[in-house]
Amino acid sequence: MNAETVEVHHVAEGPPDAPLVVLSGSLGSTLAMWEPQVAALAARYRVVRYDTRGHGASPVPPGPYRLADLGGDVLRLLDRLGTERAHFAGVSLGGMTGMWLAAHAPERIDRLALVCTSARMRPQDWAARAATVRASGTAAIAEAVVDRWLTPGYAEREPRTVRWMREMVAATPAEGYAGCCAAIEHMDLRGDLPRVTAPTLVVGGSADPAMPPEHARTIAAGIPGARLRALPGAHLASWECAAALNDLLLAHFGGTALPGGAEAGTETEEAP
Ligand SMILES: O=C(O)CC1=CCC(=O)O1
Repeated sequence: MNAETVEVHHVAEGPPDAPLVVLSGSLGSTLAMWEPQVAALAARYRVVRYDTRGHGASPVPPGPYRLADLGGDVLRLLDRLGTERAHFAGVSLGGMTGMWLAAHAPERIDRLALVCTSARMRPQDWAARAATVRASGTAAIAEAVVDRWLTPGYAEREPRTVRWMREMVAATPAEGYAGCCAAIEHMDLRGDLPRVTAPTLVVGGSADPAMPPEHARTIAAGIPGARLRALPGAHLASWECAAALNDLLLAHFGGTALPGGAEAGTETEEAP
């Protein structure tokens, strides 16, 4: 175990002896971003969601962080839970953590779901975002971040959700946020993808301005046998298209055919 790992804050719901599903969130979010998934998943699984280091109620060690740190925190969480293996779903930064885990600790990951995420992003963007946050705080970027999370129509219909999400981003410690920006800056998971043996579902948001659909296609093309789906949402398709994502996750973790009968590598659009 890496001595640099931290004990992340987590919440566990669902039957204690059911198979475990770990949920890992996006940059700037807390475990509350998984609210739309919990009831559906906890009917069949022990659902463990956690705050990424530097976020929510988890420790905020000095940055920069690396994906290995974020992945190590999850391995420590699994150890604390006394669990050898778990299913894992991650949105965005959470998906990056999931790819790292599946490639570097394959014996710990059962089935993997990667939502609105990327194997490689433009490093200079993340160095710049970390600098902004260190200079001006997370409140300075909260509005722009949430503009990418939701489609404009949904945001217009749900102003309270928009306000709550902005507050969540703005409440994220600058050091924690910037530390995670560095993990993305230095990330290149493309070479790891062929080593992933966990059955994998890749879900992109067809209106995701942060990680447009080609990011999902690259991941699905790199992971042997991965199944690819698109949802008509922006970066937080897990929120806006929750019912469709929940159906996909339940089918994937249950090892059954995906709704709509997609084959490996097939991309079909789900209803929101
Ligand atoms: O904040 C963004 O622009 C999108 C994003 C990248 C990693 C993550 O978790 O969210």
